Amino acid sequence: MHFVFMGVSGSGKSTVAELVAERLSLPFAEADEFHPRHNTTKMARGEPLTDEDRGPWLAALAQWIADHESGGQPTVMACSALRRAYRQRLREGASSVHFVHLDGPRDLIADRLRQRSGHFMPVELLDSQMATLEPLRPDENGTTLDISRPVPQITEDAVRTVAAALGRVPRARHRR
Ligand SMILES: Nc1ncnc2c1ncn2[C@@H]1O[C@H](COP(=O)(O)OP(=O)(O)OP(=O)(O)O)[C@@H](O)[C@H]1O
Ligand SMILES: O=C(O)[C@H](O)[C@@H](O)[C@H](O)[C@H](O)CO
Repeated sequence: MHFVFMGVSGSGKSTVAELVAERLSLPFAEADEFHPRHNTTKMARGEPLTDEDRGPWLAALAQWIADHESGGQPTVMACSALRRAYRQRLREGASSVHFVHLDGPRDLIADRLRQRSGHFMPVELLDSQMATLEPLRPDENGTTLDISRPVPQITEDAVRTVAAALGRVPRARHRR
């Protein structure tokens, strides 16, 4: 069983997915790190990727999932997975992939992107990300979470979703 946290740039995939992986001690992949340099420089210039640009990237991500699947290891990934066809590509890596869509209003996401620093992705690409996004359909194995809440709340919901799917009881959150 593999969990892909999906959504447009700035929806909080990396933030939440990494926390979930840590809480449940699962291997984590950041899909941004699998982009060929050509893709990241293109996005940094403010140009959206095409299906063609995303092809080899999705293949590498499906391979990462497949490698863990063959070792019987559940995983967590942060990956935009905007279109249904991209999610189908990721599913080719394993028998069971559960998508967690981090969903919220454009203006909230734009504000978060404007406040974020040190990332190659410009806020100017948000509209193209939203236009490309195909939300989960009922026949897709997935869950949608509302991102207009604080990170700890979203993370709690996500940990519960993932733990339940794995038949695990999550450890209590460490409080400081
Ligand atoms: N629920 C939240 N409340 C407030 N800020 C948040 C929340 N989730 C994420 N953020 C902040 O919003 C910004 C975008 O989050 P993050 O980088 O995790 O998004 P992402 O979907 O991985 O984006 P990208 O695909 O561009 O890498 C970050 O600065 C992060 O700290
Ligand atoms: O498919 C895409 O357009 C890309 O994966 C983007 O979504 C970015 O990689 C990411 O969101 C920016 O960090």
